[in-house]
Amino acid sequence: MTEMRLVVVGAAGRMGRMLIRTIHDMPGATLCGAIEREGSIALGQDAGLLAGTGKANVVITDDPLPVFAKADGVLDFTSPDATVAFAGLAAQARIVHVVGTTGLEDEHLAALDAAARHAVIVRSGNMSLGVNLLAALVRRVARTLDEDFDIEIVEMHHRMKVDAPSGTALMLGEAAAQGRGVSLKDHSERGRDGITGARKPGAIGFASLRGGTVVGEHSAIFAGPSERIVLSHAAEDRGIFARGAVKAALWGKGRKPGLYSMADVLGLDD
Ligand SMILES: NC(=O)C1=CN([C@@H]2O[C@H](COP(=O)(O)OP(=O)(O)OC[C@H]3O[C@@H](n4cnc5c(N)ncnc54)[C@H](OP(=O)(O)O)[C@@H]3O)[C@@H](O)[C@H]2O)C=CC1
Ligand SMILES: O=C(O)C1=N[C@H](C(=O)O)C[C@H](O)C1
Repeated sequence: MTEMRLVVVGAAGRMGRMLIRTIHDMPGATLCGAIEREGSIALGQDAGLLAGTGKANVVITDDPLPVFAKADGVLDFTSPDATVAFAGLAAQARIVHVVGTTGLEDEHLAALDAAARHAVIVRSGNMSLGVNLLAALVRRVARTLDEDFDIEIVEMHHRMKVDAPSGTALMLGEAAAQGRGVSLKDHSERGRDGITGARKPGAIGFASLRGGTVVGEHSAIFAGPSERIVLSHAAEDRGIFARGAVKAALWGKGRKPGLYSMADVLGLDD
């Protein structure tokens, strides 16, 4: 069987380099392109040498269109505006677009919905098996417990992370809201500071910590009268996200256009 040809955008980033190493190590996929933004010092370098896998004969460029035209899929862990631009190009080229970028606002999500009419998009705030299982567990527990149990989502990430709450925290909050049969938008409590008043019944709270080199830690806390359930996940290596992303690309090849999630890829929807 021919290998799936993948492009990594944001190739010099933390996830970009990890994706290049993962494609190198995983069967079924091959690196055919690497993109960085205009002006990046990585332009012109060999992607494999940059990521530490040895020469890949793939030169990092800032011109995605000709690269996408020769690819089957693109792995995108960049920034919200860049992801929207890449979605347009991926749809034009009819290739699978795996989106790991977080911090997407409603306008970015609407643009991805539009692009998914023409191409397969797999998007998840967390591509790891463990976190997607955790989300299913959170949904399940939230379905059982009533508003006597306050739900709080706590996350910690490295000092370089630019968005909060994390994409994963929002995903877990969404799972909790689904379990409760409510909309997250109407129940979320973020950024508490000062005299906030007592907690609203039924609120889903978020707290974000930043520091050091923490890859990603998430807990969903169900705090009830005299007892507390805590469901947690700790990411120890970015390889878990990268392996999930390559798996998503392989899964998406040949599927009909649409917006899919990691739960679809992993068969976790209940
Ligand atoms: N869903 C998941 O499982 C995971 C999601 N993430 C998310 O992935 C994203 C990236 O994370 P991380 O790798 O740590 O961040 P980095 O900042 O290390 O990497 C992002 C890379 O994308 C580049 N980039 C930005 N805009 C463009 C553009 N227009 N064209 C080409 N390249 C561009 C950046 O370049 P420059 O530095 O010049 O801006 C940078 O090299 C974040 O949103 C993060 O939350 C991270 C881990 C797992
Ligand atoms: O920026 C990161 O590093 C991560 N981002 C994702 C998120 O926002 O949840 C996934 C993971 O936690 C690492």
